[in-house]
Amino acid sequence: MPGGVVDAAAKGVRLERHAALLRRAAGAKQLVSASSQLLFRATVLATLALVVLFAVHYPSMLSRSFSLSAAPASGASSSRSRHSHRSLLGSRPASRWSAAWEREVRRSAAPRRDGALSVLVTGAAGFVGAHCSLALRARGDGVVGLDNFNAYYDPSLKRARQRLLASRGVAVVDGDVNDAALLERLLASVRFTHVLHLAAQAGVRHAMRAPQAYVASNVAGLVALFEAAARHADPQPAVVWASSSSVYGLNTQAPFSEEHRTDRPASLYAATKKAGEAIAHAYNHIYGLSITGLRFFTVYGPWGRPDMAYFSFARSIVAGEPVTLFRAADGSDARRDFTYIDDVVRGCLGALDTAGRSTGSRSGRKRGPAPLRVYNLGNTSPVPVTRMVAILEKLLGKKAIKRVVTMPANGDVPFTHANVSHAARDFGYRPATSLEACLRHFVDWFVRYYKVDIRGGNVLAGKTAKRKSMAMSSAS
Ligand SMILES: O=C(O)[C@H]1O[C@H](OP(=O)(O)OP(=O)(O)OC[C@H]2O[C@@H](n3ccc(=O)[nH]c3=O)[C@H](O)[C@@H]2O)[C@H](O)[C@@H](O)[C@@H]1O
Repeated sequence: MPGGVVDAAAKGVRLERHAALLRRAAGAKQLVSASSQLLFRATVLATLALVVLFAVHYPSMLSRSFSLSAAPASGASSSRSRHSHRSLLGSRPASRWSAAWEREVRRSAAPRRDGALSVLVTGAAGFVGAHCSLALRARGDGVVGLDNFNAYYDPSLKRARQRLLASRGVAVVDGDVNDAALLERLLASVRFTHVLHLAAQAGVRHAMRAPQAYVASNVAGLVALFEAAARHADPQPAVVWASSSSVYGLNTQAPFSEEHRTDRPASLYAATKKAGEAIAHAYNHIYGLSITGLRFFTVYGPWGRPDMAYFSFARSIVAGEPVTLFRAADGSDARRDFTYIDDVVRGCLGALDTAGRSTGSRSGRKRGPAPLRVYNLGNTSPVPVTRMVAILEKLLGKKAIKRVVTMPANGDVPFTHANVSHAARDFGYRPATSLEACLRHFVDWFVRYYKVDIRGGNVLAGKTAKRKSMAMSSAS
């Protein structure tokens, strides 16, 4: 064969071999791709099967990671949330509350001695709520707190109170009293003997700026609480709740007695508290709920409310800012029956201890009349607001810059003065404190908490004090 022909034939054979090789490689590639697709599908199916199995066996773990949070607060959003927490199968609703949440609530509610109470304290991260929770816990009662941590005043102070309570073993659930599902759940989880209902929209003058907040908390919230206690708890707890000295409104008889008129409130705040007392009457009458209303008189002390005058004045004095003093229309100084927190705590615990039983049942039938009570918790010795400022000046070692104005028509009343004989008779309430001695306790706490440095009569506000005090509400 001529050389060129031989070369061409050899080339043809090589090309054919190469083509065959390429065909084999393509076949193998197809095989690999088909099997990897199969593997991928099998993995997806297996994962789905695992998720379904997990959802069936551990629905609560899918609903919420552990926290005592019970948000959302409103009824509408809470029912939305309940639906969104169904298990993946959709065959049974998953709980909004995990098993760990429930365990923590039960642990906190457990009494530590025979005959002790188990108390749900609403507004537990508030001023009076935090103090009462600590006192109940200290004597061995079980306590669960509930608070919505709203921003009416610096929520970081409420969080600090919550940390203090946690350090003493009291859990505070993050939630709102208007969240009916949450209240029902709490009352289903624990057989509370008592509810101390202190959650409210406080502040007399602020009511002109945010009227609806007062209706939502002090009227709707109170109804939600009474509904839950009367119709969703078995047995029904006794309820002790915070009314206010402001219900005396334009009453001029002094000292204020529970028998005096309370049908002339001077502010919307007072009107919502008065409405609460009427609502309490209805729930006691229909459902046999034991209800005690406590009319607090301008409560002050450590861990207090930054919107109240004694607290905001201390802040202003430290910051070198003016304080505005309201003078009654007749030219006299406004006076308040300032009541120290320890006395109020003793009054609250006395009211809980003597509340008597509710007589109703979940079915709505009552077995007889239940106690319905109302008490003043005041100090019985009114002090001019100007005197309160003078005491603060002395304790802080710095003069206030005073601006005196005639009391604006904003719901304020010129004086309060409590007659506490009913509370003394029924649970031995005897306030025994002077404003001078006890404002000292407040100032001691205030300078520590805000790191205010008082030296040689001078007030040196440190960085922390400035930052924190700027965050305080100026609602007064
Ligand atoms: O006892 C009560 O029923 C009420 O006590 C306080 O209300 P109030 O007595 O008005 O307490 P502050 O806001 O601390 O005012 C105390 C006094 O300081 C006066 N004041 C307040 C603010 C201000 O800038 N200047 C001023 O002179 C007021 O007129 C009042 O006489 C609480 O804020 C209410 O939540 C509570 O229900």
